[in-house]
Amino acid sequence: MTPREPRAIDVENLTKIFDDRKRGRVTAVDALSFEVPQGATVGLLGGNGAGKTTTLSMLLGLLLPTTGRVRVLGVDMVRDRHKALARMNFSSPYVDLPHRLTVRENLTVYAHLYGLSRPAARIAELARDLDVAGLLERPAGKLSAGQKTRVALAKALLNDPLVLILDEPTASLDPDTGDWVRGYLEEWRRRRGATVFLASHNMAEVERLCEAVLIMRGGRVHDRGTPNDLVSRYGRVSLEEVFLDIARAAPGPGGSEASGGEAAQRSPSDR
Ligand SMILES: Nc1ncnc2c1ncn2[C@@H]1O[C@H](COP(=O)(O)OP(=O)(O)OP(=O)(O)O)[C@@H](O)[C@H]1O
Repeated sequence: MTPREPRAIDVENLTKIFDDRKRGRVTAVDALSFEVPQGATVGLLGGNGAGKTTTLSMLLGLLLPTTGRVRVLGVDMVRDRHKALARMNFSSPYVDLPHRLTVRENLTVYAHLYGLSRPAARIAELARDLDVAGLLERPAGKLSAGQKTRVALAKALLNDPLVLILDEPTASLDPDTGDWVRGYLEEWRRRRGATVFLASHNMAEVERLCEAVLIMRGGRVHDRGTPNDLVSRYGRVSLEEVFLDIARAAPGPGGSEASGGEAAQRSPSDR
């Protein structure tokens, strides 16, 4: 990662504090900094509550940061997100499409929102590619979890985004379909030259797809590197074991990551 490479995503000192009625101030994301070069696939790992979804929401401009800066394709997502949104997309199994609309109606609405010139042709192409052609006339609310995941991916690829943000892209898919979808995403990204930023709990998926990984804990980047680099630094055989080491390590004093976060600060060029 050289400083001269154009950055698809550039996050600097990003912090999000929620005012929670029961818990008081909750620092979900704490002075997070990272960048993703154009054309890279980078994974965001972390246990439950580590701050992944909050980070993705700020990347998409859906949540305002408390402090810090987030740029996607050079656009400040707080001030000008409309300038980047047409060139981005997002898929998450946790965000439902309107239930009563059929899959075709849903995809058509989004195709118009993205201003596609030939929506029907693009929908037919993606329906074929993602094997959802047989689902097009079904209400979105009546799909199985795995079918919803594939439809959500079709929605996310409608505008052939330059930056694709994925939350658990293969959740609910059986191993065979999951493997096929990962292959499809790899091929699509290569062809498009797109940047993919994905949060996942599936370590094998991250090892296969991602050239770099950020591991979050307590709202901070606890460590980062290539999957191979992390595996060898921790003296492990898989990313899953690295993840378990980090998840099970005691937090710093006061329960914060202050003393333990950024284990990878040894390499400033890695930022
Ligand atoms: N709207 C909110 N109000 C208050 N606290 C919140 C809110 N959203 C998230 N949090 C808190 O912020 C922290 C980070 O949550 P976040 O959803 O970003 O984690 P995550 O890494 O995506 O977790 P998971 O893997 O379980 O989805 C958690 O402590 C969570 O309870």
